[in-house]
Amino acid sequence: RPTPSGAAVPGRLATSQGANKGKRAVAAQPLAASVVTETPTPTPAIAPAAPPAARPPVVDAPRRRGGGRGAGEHAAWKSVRQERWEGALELEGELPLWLDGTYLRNGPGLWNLGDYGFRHLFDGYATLVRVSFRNGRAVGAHRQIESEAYKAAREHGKVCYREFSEVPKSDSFLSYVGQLASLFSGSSLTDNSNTGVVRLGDGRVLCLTETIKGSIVVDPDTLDTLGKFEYTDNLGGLIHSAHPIVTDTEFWTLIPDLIRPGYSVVRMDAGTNERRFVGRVDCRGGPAPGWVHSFPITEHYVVVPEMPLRYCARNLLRAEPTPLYKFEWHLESGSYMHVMCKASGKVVASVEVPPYVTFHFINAYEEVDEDGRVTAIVADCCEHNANTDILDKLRLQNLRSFTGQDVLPDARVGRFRIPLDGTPFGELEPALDPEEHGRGMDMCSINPAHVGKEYRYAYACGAHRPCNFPNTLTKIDLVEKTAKNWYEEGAVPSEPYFVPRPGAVEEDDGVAISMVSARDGSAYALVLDAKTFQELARAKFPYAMPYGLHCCWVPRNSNA
Ligand SMILES: CC(=O)/C=C/C=C(C)/C=C/C1=C(C)CCCC1(C)C
Ligand SMILES: CC(/C=C/C=O)=C\C=C\C=O
Ligand SMILES: [Fe+2]
Repeated sequence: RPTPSGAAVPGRLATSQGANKGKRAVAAQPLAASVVTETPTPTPAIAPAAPPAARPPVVDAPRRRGGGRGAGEHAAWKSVRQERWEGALELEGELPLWLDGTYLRNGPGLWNLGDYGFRHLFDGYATLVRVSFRNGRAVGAHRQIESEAYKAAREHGKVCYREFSEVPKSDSFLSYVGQLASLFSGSSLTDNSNTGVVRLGDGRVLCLTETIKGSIVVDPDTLDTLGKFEYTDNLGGLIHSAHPIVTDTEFWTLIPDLIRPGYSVVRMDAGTNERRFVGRVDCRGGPAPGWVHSFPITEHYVVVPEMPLRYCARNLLRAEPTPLYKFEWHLESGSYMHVMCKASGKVVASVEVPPYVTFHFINAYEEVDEDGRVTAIVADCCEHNANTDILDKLRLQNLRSFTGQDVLPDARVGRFRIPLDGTPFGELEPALDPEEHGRGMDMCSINPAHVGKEYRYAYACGAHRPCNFPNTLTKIDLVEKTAKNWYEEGAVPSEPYFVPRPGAVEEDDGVAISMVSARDGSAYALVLDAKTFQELARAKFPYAMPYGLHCCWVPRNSNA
């Protein structure tokens, strides 16, 4: 296979010229006193509850099942070694002086209870990572989110709530019946908010997962869990999209209806806790709504995807996971894209599209004709070629057993075109040749000023093959249809999160920040110049950091 232009090549910087030029090692500043210091004494992954002051740091012990911190396994898939830490980070390279604020990254960083290992990447208890930048220096921290699910697991040493694939083991038939009853009320569902972290327009920082009860407010400075985000409306629902669209003034999300297949589109004003019903989309296929991990919006419309990977109420009730966990593949049900007018709540288009599988929409925008009339919606996503295998590839056993085989399924930037003229079909095509990014594509970000609007650049994780997981960072140019790639051998980078330079005019004027779990067991926050995609600096944690998912940026004094 020919090497695509701009494709990743081994070495620290794939497309670098004079990559190390200007790099200075700022090792001088010793690590500041940790909030919780490390201990050499191994304790179980989750120790029984102790008074907060006396609680020992959490360290993994070898386990009977599920793999773990054993030699040979990549640090990205090992549980975080203690509950919390804070300290100055050793710097290599130069941070832009304008970079003034806090990068937060959420993710499932703890996959063990004592020697019991979880099954799936998405099961882990939430670990929040912080890197605060100021005056060219960086301070790092991480801390477990104190969800009810995490606290109960720590107290009882076992899974007590229904996670993505793990369910509490019932001791008796009666307790199983009790669990089923509690499932309908939602009380047995997890609140382990291990997926996203968003800064609301009013400054509150929220960690999220797919269960509504897993909306948890955190302090971005201390990483303290401040409590549940209580929705004060009576819209109900047990699950929602893991990725609301958040702007300075609003919060949009989707609430799937598993009983009468469809979705409620809801909106919440910044500064309130009250979601308001905007409209409903009825599913066109069955038997249940398609999984809506995310969705996009445009300036005037909300795009509601209905993919053949659908929620499955029966699988929710099962004690053991099915191959597709809480979901089912219904190719026969068709695949659709719906468009709702934000102002009226009316569905203005509902088209059938080719089958697709996506976790993450990248963005959407309105296509207008020369008279300024909106003729179509363009919506881009990280699309897994309508193949659900990716869910299985994210089982920890698969992630931990890379043998050099190229087993990561192909993915692409899937571009939907949804006509608004009543045509019953929409299009789905790759937005660029997937070889540009090694046929890996997920965990994306864009310049937030372009959300819902025309845009040119997306940042994501791509692939340098052979691999079993996305292992590059890629900057996609949707106009030139090219990609610039960053690759370092053995590194597992998380979502490259775009942070704009204050006052920037150009779309790619800023940096992309990614937390990287390196092969040697170290971890660092990598700061790339978003324009050139060259490394500016890396801020090194003094210990390994597991893989994590989504991020947000809290500018300094943003609440002042
Ligand atoms: C991390 C990620 O991308 C997805 C996480 C998804 C989760 C935690 C889903 C959890 C669920 C339950 C605990 C029960 C209800 C169904 C479902 C939304 C899959
Ligand atoms: C990490 C991931 C997919 C990688 C595949 O290429 C998906 C994560 C989804 C949750 O946020
Ligand atoms: Fe996600």
